[in-house]
Amino acid sequence: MKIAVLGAGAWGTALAFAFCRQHHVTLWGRNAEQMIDMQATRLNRRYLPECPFPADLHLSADLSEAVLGVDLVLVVTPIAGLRPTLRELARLKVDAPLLWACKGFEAGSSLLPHQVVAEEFPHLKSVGVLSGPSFAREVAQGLPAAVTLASENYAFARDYARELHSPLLRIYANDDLVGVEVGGAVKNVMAIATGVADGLGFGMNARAALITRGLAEITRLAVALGGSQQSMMGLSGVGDLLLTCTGALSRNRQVGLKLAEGKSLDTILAELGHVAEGVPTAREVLKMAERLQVDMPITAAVCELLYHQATPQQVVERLLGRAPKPEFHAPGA
Ligand SMILES: NC(=O)c1ccc[n+]([C@@H]2O[C@H](COP(=O)([O-])OP(=O)(O)OC[C@H]3O[C@@H](n4cnc5c(N)ncnc54)[C@H](O)[C@@H]3O)[C@@H](O)[C@H]2O)c1
Ligand SMILES: O=P(O)(O)OC[C@H](O)CO
Repeated sequence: MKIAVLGAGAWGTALAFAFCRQHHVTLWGRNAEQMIDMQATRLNRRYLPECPFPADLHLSADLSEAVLGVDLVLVVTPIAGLRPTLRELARLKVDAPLLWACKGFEAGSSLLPHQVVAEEFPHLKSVGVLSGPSFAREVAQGLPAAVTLASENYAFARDYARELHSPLLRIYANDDLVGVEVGGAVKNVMAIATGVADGLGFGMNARAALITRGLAEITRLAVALGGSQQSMMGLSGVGDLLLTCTGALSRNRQVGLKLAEGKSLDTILAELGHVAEGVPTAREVLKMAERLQVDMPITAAVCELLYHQATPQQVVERLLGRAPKPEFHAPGA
């Protein structure tokens, strides 16, 4: 297949590496200077400096050139870049099948990525998300990983999962687009919370409790939005939650660790140099939870920390001080 990967950050670069083993791949980035540097050095020095480019990876800073005659477009910008990128694709009259790999809810609209795609490309039916436990650096180093390709059009998910699948990047098909997107978005909020708890030295018991109750929270929201509980047991549910809450490479977890050190959000984001989707998404998730009357105390605590100047200690006291309740639901309820 001829594939255009749009977005030359860590994850776009890693996916381009993975797919160019079997396909003709062009990696497009919006920053022409950076793309010239990448071509000259065959390195993405800003976002993935330790991984040299495979010889057969093509690069472009010209979107119309990158998408010319492609069989698949894969958008790998942060969620904030999804809509602007789709608008450019619409302007160029691109109608190739479309996948995206951004994880989050769109800031302001609180829309999931597939809803943004539906607004910008209402007639395109071959669309879906690629999501799951996958640190860019490991994928770029050729270490094995498994992700989910989810689409409401299951035949599309099945066929493109088969096309893109490889021994090092195993791809599973799923028809639960909502569940897969919610899992991928909200695990980032839970990783911030886990980073805070670990940074405060709360120990491994507390970490396991947070991850488990985080999963309960994600599941409630996913089901309220029409997703399937089964996906929460899958790669984009518990799989990505575990990876992001415990893995040192997680940017969202690093945000939490730095919050526990008492650093301001601005300082943290400047130090990170990468996107941390859990930061803008936490606010949208909380809005959505309030609208749907879904109980999401960990998300609310993360929002207190990020946006209301609460200290980690205050937030933890409030979370631990809540009244006891049934783990699942009261018998007979
Ligand atoms: N890094 C990972 O391990 C990983 C894994 C799975 C999913 N993701 C998801 O992939 C998405 C991208 O993450 P990343 O790690 O590549 O981020 P990053 O911070 O490494 O890089 C972001 C890239 O997006 C580009 N960008 C930002 N806005 C853009 C726009 N409007 N148009 C075009 N390009 C734009 C930036 O120039 C930069 O190249 C996020 O939603 C993230 O959650 C990341
Ligand atoms: O580094 P993070 O926290 O953005 O997580 C990266 C991926 O989403 C992990 O699957």
